[in-house]
Amino acid sequence: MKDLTKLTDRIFYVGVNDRTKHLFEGLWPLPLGVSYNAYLVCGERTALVDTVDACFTGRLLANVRERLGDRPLDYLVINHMEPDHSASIAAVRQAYPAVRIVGNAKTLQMIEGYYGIACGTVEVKEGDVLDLGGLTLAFCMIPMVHWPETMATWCAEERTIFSGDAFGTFGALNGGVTDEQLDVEPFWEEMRRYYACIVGKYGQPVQRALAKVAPLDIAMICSTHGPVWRREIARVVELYDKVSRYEGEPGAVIAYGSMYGNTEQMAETVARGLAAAGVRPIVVYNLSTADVSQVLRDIFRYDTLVVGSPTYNGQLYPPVDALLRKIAERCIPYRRFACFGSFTWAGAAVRRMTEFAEGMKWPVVGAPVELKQGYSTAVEPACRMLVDALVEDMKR
Ligand SMILES: Cc1cc2nc3c(=O)[nH]c(=O)nc-3n(C[C@H](O)[C@H](O)[C@H](O)COP(=O)(O)O)c2cc1C
Repeated sequence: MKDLTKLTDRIFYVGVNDRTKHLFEGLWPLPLGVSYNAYLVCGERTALVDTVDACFTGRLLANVRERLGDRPLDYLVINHMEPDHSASIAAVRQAYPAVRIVGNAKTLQMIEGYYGIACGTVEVKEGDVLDLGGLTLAFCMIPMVHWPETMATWCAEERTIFSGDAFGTFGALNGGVTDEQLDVEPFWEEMRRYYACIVGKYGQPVQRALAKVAPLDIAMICSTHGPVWRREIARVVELYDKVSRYEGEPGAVIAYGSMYGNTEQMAETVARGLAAAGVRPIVVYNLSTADVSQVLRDIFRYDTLVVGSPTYNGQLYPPVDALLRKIAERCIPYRRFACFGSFTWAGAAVRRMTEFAEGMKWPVVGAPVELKQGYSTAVEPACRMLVDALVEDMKR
């Protein structure tokens, strides 16, 4: 049988799939699972690059043992300290007491703080090279992608970058490991969703990291989540470049909240108007039922966002409020933005959405539509004017 975990003669996949966890970080659904990737690099000396989530420590150690046999593990390189990658550090040290743990100063401080390990470590800085004998590992700091200690590790001889969470995606690895061995189609949407939810706040650090790795002649990207990329490197880098520039492509997201259907009816009217004007694609989300990770994914993807909310206890309807907070946290520099809202006795939703846009420094397109009490055709001219203003702005 072909050995799919042998990536090259000297680099081996020893990661695991997680199809058990429902929510990544306790927040983001995992309908296709997720993989925690770790890699063995074998020169005259051996190095394990990153570890896996605590639930899969045993599997990781078995994978490493199977591959190394009686050989010692000389180094454990830690690119990223988030526990889905670092939680097995202590177990690796227990299994291989002589292993030296390699990380930058921030990483080593975190290893001590999380796992109480302070000895047998090697501190590395930008550009330092670890000689494995016939193979080298060079370290490149990529802070805030997406923790401050994050670094990438470059193996020049194999033209391979171990990129941490950069270029990562949700989705377990179904049989294959590399993009040549897998159906990669489901991963593109999952990569956008992963980026929007996990890394989305850190567009500038991702841009700086991309600039750093640009001169490298990369033959293989070994990220900590998702396929090992070989054939699709250009597409992966292009996608990460695009999303980290917050560049929206033509298309509209309409995200609304509604308890009794009146705000929802306005959302339908606005969506119908945009569709009649030829806007494509249009994605409409009821925020009470939508998976917010998909909403964020599409807000990162498309250039237009229209939000609708009832007034609720003098505030925004809570799911709308929650979405707007998530958008604000991610510092998205620009989206074409319009809004509509409803109330019964004292409206606040439209005012709050307008304040949100001001806070984001997004100009509000058109006059926000504010519905008092029940939906009727009387509100439709205002909705049409909102649509006209959006369509006019799209033409610019
Ligand atoms: C718990 C609750 C709190 C509300 N608070 C306000 C309010 O502070 N001011 C107001 O004018 N209307 C308030 N309303 C009325 C809603 O804004 C109104 O029912 C809603 O805008 C109708 O839109 P919908 O049919 O899309 O749910 C409240 C309704 C509920 C159920």
